[in-house]
Order: sequence, then structure tokens, then C-alpha cells
Amino acid sequence: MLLPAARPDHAPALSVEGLGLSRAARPVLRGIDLALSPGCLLQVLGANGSGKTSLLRVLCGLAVPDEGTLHWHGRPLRAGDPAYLQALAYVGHANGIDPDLSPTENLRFAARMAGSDAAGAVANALAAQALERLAHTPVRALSQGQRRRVALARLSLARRALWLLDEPVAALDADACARFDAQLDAHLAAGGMAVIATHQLLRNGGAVLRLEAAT
Ligand SMILES: Nc1ncnc2c1ncn2[C@@H]1O[C@H](COP(=O)(O)OP(=O)(O)OP(=O)(O)O)[C@@H](O)[C@H]1O
Repeated sequence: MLLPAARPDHAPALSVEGLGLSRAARPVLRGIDLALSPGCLLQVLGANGSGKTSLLRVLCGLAVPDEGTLHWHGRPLRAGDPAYLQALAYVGHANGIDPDLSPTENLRFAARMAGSDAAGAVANALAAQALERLAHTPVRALSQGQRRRVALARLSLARRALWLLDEPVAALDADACARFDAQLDAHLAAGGMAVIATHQLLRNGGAVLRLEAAT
């Protein structure tokens, strides 16, 4: 089944057909088809162990599927494709931020790595997550939700076409969830795409892929 995250007026930017992946000799993903057009969101739901993280790891190139094809703008995707890597942003379960640095220092580093050091970008990204008061506190002194907000702030620093996010709101309170909703809406409205693994349906809509836990 091809999921309707592709718009009829746009060729899909990302398309996946017949994807299969085994881990430790056990099938985890089988026969996954999906297509994603600019401005579209795909929410991936499923029980613990159903393969949500595994699917994101395949999509960001950290895991190689056993079967199936992936295309990016009509081109077959191979591991390490530089144009594809340049187009995506991945936020996994781990936040990928340095606990010894402050949110400001982490975001300055991320901005330099992304080649985007526009004046005010870091301050704006922090403000969008309501992190101003914690901007200079070492990350190790922040709560889990506050750390997650620092990780999500990185998404605002550089424009990436495809966000691959693993349970982005799991540790967030209601206000932070609302800020993430707005951040995601703005990304989609600007023509961005997102594949998001989540246990709770996000209010941003889009297509839903429900994974069944392998027996
Ligand atoms: N490093 C690994 N080695 C072997 N098997 C693994 C590994 N990581 C995950 N698995 C297996 O792959 C299956 C899918 O795991 P995955 O983490 O993708 O599920 P998930 O849907 O993201 O789960 P959760 O909701 O708990 O985050 C599980 O059966 C798990 O045991």
C-alpha cells in the first residue's frame, strides 16, 4: 500500500518500495511502501518494538535494508549520498548535545557545523523553545524535557528539507508540545517534509503508518 503522504500535484521527493529489514536474524520491517511530497508529514505509530526507530534509521542511512528500494527526487539512494545527507535532519532518542556546554554553546556549534551562522539565529532558535532563561546553564543541569527542547531548537538553525524525528515530544510538557506543533507547521508550510515516530498522534495531520510488532 502506498501511503497518501504524496500530493497528486507533486512528484514524491522520497519514495520507498518493498522495504524489509531484519535485526539479529529476526524480521523487523516487511513490505513497507511510502511516498512523501514537499509539505507533507508522515506519522509512524506502533507498539514498542514494532520497528519505528528501525525505519527512521533506514531512512537516515544508519541501517541498510535487506530488501526494497529508496529514491530521493527520483534517484536511487545509496548509503552516504551527500545530497540526501545535506537535505535531512535527524533527531533520535538521544539528543546529541554536549552536557558540558550550555544550550547557547551547543546551538552555536550546531550552527557552525550546518554552515549557518546568521546573526540572531541561535537566539531565535532558543526563544522559539522558550529557553532564554536557561540559555547559559550547562545542559547537564537541565531536565529531560528541557534537553529535548535544545535538541529540537537545532532544527530551526538550518533549513533541511526532510526531518526524521524519533518521539520528539515524549518528554515535553503541554506548552512545549504546542511550540513543537508550531515549529513543525512552519516547516511543512515552507515545503519541508517530516517522518515522525510517535506514540501519540500529533495534531499536525498528515498520513499515518501503523507498524505491527513482528511476532
Ligand atoms: N541493536 C539491535 N540489535 C538487534 N535487534 C534490535 C536492535 N535494536 C532493536 N532491535 C529489535 O528490533 C525491533 C524493533 O525495534 P525498534 O527500536 O525499531 O522499535 P520501536 O518501534 O522504535 O520501539 P519503541 O516504541 O520501544 O521505541 C525490536 O524487536 C528490537 O528488539
